[in-house]
Amino acid sequence: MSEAPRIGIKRIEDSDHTLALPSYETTGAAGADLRANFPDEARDGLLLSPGQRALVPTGLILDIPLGWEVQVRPRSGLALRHGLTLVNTPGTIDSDYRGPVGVIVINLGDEPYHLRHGERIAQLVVAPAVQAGFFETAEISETARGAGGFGSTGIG
Ligand SMILES: O=c1ccn([C@H]2C[C@H](O)[C@@H](COP(=O)(O)OP(=O)(O)OP(=O)(O)O)O2)c(=O)[nH]1
Repeated sequence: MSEAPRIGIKRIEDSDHTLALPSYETTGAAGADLRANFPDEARDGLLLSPGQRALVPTGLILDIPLGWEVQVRPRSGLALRHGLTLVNTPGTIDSDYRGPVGVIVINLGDEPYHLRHGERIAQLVVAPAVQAGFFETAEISETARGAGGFGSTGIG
């Protein structure tokens, strides 16, 4: 296993600098919880109607080393209790991205959801990322599966 990378975090100016940075809640957690961090004028948070989506600011810029990516994933408790999930799960934070991380949430529940400033809305999972060499070819290698897919082995 490669050594755990170190990821620098810069807070953007109009964010709440008192909120905790992403952190692992337990020793074996794969995801570090990420908080909604609204700018000064929006600290009331956001009321998300059923079916509504929004870009939630985190106030954080990540400095991810080359060879790694950060995935933004939903939290299962919010998903189960309120139907709150991420439209693009898992979101991808590229190692060369230097803008603030945003979380694209959607309310799939049937009640409005009040997303609060400081709430843990998503989790970050850090993973190795390689860039493959893509090349055009006329010869594709043979396998037992062949072109079977989309349920070709049965769906039960
Ligand atoms: O949930 C997300 C997904 C992406 N990003 C940021 C970081 C990422 O590096 C950048 C671009 O994301 P992506 O490559 O998924 O988006 P795109 O639609 O392909 O945009 P681009 O053309 O800028 O790559 O947007 C987030 O802050 N949150």
